Amino acid sequence: MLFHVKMSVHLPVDMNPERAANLKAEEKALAQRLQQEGKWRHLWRIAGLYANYSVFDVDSVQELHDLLMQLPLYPYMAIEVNALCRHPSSIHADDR
Ligand SMILES: O=C(O)C[C@H]1C=CC(=O)O1
Repeated sequence: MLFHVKMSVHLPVDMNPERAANLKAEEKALAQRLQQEGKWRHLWRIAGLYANYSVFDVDSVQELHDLLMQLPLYPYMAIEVNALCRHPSSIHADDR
């Protein structure tokens, strides 16, 4: 199951810089592991924003929910989710 996810990050302006750096490093490590595992299929920066558009490939809505909630930056994110399904004109066999 594919899901398009928008994540907008809003760190408190007074957050300790070391804490912020640690959270970002933990987030990066998990994001890269999930990409290697094929769960986090696309990750794009939205130009000009501390936000991304992502595509997740998961087995269930519950898996997506659990995965998003374990992101280290989750407490500081606004998240929007849209379910995707195959477009009849798509030429990509792996769109499912
Ligand atoms: O930078 C972001 O968009 C937030 C988050 C998503 C992946 C990652 O490494 O950080």
